[in-house]
Amino acid sequence: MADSTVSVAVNGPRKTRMHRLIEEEGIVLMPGIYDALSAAVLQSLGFRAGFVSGYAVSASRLGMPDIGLLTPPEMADAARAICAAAPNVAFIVDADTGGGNALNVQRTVRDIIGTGAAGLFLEDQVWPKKCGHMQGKQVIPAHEHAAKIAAAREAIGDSDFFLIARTDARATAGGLSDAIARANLYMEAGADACFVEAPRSDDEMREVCKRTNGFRAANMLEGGYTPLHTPQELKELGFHLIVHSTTAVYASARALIDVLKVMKEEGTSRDQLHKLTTFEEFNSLIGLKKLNEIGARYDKFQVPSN
Ligand SMILES: C[C@](O)(C(=O)O)[C@H](CC(=O)O)C(=O)O
Ligand SMILES: [Mg+2]
Repeated sequence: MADSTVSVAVNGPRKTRMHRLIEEEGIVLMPGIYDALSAAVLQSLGFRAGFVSGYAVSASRLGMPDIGLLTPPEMADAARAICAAAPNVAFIVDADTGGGNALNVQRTVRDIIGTGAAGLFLEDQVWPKKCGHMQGKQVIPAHEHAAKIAAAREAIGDSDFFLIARTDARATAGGLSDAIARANLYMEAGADACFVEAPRSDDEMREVCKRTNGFRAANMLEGGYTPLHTPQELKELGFHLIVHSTTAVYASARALIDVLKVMKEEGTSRDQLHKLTTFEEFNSLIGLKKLNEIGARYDKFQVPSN
């Protein structure tokens, strides 16, 4: 039977930024964000970690659903802007399937390490993948994904970077027990944590925690298969990382729809100012004051005379 306690020993004494966050916080809450602005909001509110969601980046960058249309270089580009906008936040990037075989995975991993991110998710779906909570998912053979995890681990080398292996097998014929067996296989292949996507009840979540090794991630998708829980409840169940992948992008869409709908009807924003950030608040969010101070240093710059 699998050891249900936290076991970093599975992967040797490696300790990354994410390992330290888990140690300090017990469970790490990672809201999903999708661009530099949403990352800046996250940082301004004091979040220490965040998730660069494939679902949300596909929606915000392409205006398209999470069905395998977003490419790895587009994701790395989004991640680079996000990490630059919120350097105090440790970001886990959704690398989907890694773009192909072991060699593609290694290239993707190196690219994402180069963005300044703290780790990534790598999943075992057949490409083109689908959002974990959509119908019709398929998975590649377990040993093939284990090879991709091993390839990712090798590409990480000594980098301060955390590898989360995701399995989507719960939705396929093998069901929960195949998903659990895969999670453990991927941990043996070198993952730092596992993520069994879309368990359908508290009992299934308990089963995942009881029977998988190492650190575990949970995804709280509003309107998805998995029951929504607080960090404390998820911690008690046995999870260590929480992804809230769609909350921010759904909140943004709601706000935009509500405000612009009224604007379409009334032709002005005059009566909706309470729904907007103020000019000052927004400029401060994206660092205007600090940038002006830096700029002013160079306005007064004089070449020292000898
Ligand atoms: C976590 C996820 O991979 C993401 O892209 O954010 C998605 C989002 C979601 O549907 O919650 C997924 O679960 O596939
Ligand atoms: Mg995704």
